[in-house]
Amino acid sequence: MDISAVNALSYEDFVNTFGNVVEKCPVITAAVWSRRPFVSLNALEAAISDFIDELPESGKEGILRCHPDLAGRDLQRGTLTRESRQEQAGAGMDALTSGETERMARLNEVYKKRFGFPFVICARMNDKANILRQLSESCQNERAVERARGIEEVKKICRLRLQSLLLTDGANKL
Ligand SMILES: NC(=O)NC1NC(=O)NC1=O
Repeated sequence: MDISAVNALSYEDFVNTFGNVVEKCPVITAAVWSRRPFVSLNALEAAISDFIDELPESGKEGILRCHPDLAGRDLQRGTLTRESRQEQAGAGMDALTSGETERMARLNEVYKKRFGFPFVICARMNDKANILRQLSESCQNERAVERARGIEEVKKICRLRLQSLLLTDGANKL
């Protein structure tokens, strides 16, 4: 789908196509639709990024809270979104040893207790060793640092999801 096809989408089709580029936050896609036409994929991405940046800190934390834990309950129960399942599998989150699963669960809980939102990282840009290391190190950070880091990761996830939808001949092509 090229950008002119994106700009021609009805509100419903736009949200159906791009509603999960930010995990479980279709309201962002719904808001950004009114900023069309977009001159390029980068412009669409920038509109989403700007919208996120304009949110109060509580809104940014809300976005982080919409993300499932890495290697968490949703993965084990098969209730991840399609995008998240593919990303987590790509980083080996579905093939952890029992020791790694336990470490991941423990660190995820420590992190959430400290910050009040889950640890978010772009799984497609990391492997499991990296994810475990960054999760462990992040537990030492300040809340504002982690909020900002997590939001930058959300934007990376968003960019890769947009690219998958726009630059490939995937099943989502309209
Ligand atoms: N918590 C977290 O980072 N979740 C995710 N990261 C990613 O790339 N996909 C996700 O679901």
